[in-house]
Amino acid sequence: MAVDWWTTGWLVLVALGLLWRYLTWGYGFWRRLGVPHPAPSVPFGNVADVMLARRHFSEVADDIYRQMEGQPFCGFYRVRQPVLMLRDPELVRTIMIRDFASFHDNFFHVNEELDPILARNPFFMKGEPWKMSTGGMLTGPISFPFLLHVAMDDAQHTYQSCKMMDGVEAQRICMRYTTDVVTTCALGIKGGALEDQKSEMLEMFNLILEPNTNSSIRFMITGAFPRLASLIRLRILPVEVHNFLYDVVSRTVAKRQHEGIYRNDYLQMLVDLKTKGYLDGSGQELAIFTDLDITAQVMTFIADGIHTSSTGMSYLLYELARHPDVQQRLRRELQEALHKHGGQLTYDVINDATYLDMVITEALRLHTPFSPMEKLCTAPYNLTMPSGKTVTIPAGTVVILPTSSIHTDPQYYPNPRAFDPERFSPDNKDPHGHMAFLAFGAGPRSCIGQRFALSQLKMGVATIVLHSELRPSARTPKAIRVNPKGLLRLCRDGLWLNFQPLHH
Ligand code: HEM
Repeated sequence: MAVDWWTTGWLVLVALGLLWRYLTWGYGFWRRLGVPHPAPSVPFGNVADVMLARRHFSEVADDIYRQMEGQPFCGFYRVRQPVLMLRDPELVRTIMIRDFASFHDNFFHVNEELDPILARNPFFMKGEPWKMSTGGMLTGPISFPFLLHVAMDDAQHTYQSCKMMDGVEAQRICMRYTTDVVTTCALGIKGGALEDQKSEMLEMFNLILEPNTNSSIRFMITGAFPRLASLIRLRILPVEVHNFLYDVVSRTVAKRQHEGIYRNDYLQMLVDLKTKGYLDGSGQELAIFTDLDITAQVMTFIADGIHTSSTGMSYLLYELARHPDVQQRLRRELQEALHKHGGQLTYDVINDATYLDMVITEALRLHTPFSPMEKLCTAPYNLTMPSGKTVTIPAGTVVILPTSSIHTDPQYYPNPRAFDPERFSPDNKDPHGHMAFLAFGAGPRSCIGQRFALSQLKMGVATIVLHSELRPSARTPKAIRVNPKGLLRLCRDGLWLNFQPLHH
């Protein structure tokens, strides 16, 4: 059959035109609304480096944040999806607190049928189910003396392993520490992460928590193309992790129920809930509380509690190694508090350590573990431009809160790249700095593990600083490059430090 080159040429041109139309479809969204935005390019909009796994989303968002200086908000495109970025911390707080009713959902999408454990995590829940969720229980049952006991034990192990090695990777040490604290508090069983570096528990958590190409692709597809993800039945939690967790939890629950074992931990509270159908003192009855619900609660603790805290803790150790004066002052404060309270590292010692509070807050500001936050606008919302013009953001728009960019904006934190705990001293009344601190979010959906996180961070850091001196090693990075894979802002090159045992 003779080839009609003329017709073929036209068909190719039409196909290319349609493809171009598809790829650029929607790129007029911000222009039509009159919202300032950087020019998008085909095919990735403004996030090519994220899609090609060259940079972390927070770094690309930071470029846009700086490019749009002077604007309280701006738009950009994630591939073809229009995304609104709020640049003004006051506006951020307004939508997280006062106008929460229009922004109560996080953007991330999880398919309940495919990922029943993750779908029960309050972070991924939306609308009514979120309001009815039992996530608030997380902070309830953990008594400080119990945490203290575990943390002391584990921090001692951390110290021992540090003593044995010259130059250790702080992210790994801290991850093993928080894994042990969290698994002991959540499940009442030791993960053995510190003692046995190949603990099965740690390996399983690494499959979901460690940045890797597999999980970042799963997250990216479910985030950017939720319908496609459902169509190809893409799950976020690997099936082996689901089975492992479900198996560990249901076996432990059965053992406790059959043998009448009682422990003062989070799992016990969940077992009681399953047995009685209500939570003491809550006056609230639960319909059905299954082993899957219990696994999901435990998983929430693990997924949201281990890596966030270990990331914050490792960056703090890194800054202490680079700032011997700050480290020395912190050690002196802790030694004095120890002396005052009879030589035992207790809740009172930690409570008396104001400077410890300041250094932790400063580390979380400078190296915010989780950023940006992503919310969904659930009802049309009016925003006012600097010109006085009002624009209406339609329901369904994704809204980005670039916490790490706000935290390093000289407008709110002068000399923002410097590690300076004085910013958070009780005498420092700088209204901008404190208002702009958003490491745990704000409002009804802020981090429910904040108290727990700070407690485990304080115990871990205090024990290390009291027993060893932190110093930079030849491999300590001078500047931080964020690992492009994964949700959290981990250091790509590793936080290598030396731990020198102190002789008392
Ligand atoms: C330094 C450690 C931590 C940091 C920096 C951190 C940060 C955050 C942030 C920024 C959010 C989102 C807030 C928002 O959207 O407004 C969040 C939510 C959450 N965090 Fe944390 N977190 C930490 C530790 C923990 C721990 C230890 C747990 C559990 C034990 C936990 C459990 C949660 C949960 C369940 C949510 C979802 C709350 C909801 O949407 O209702 N976090 N966290």
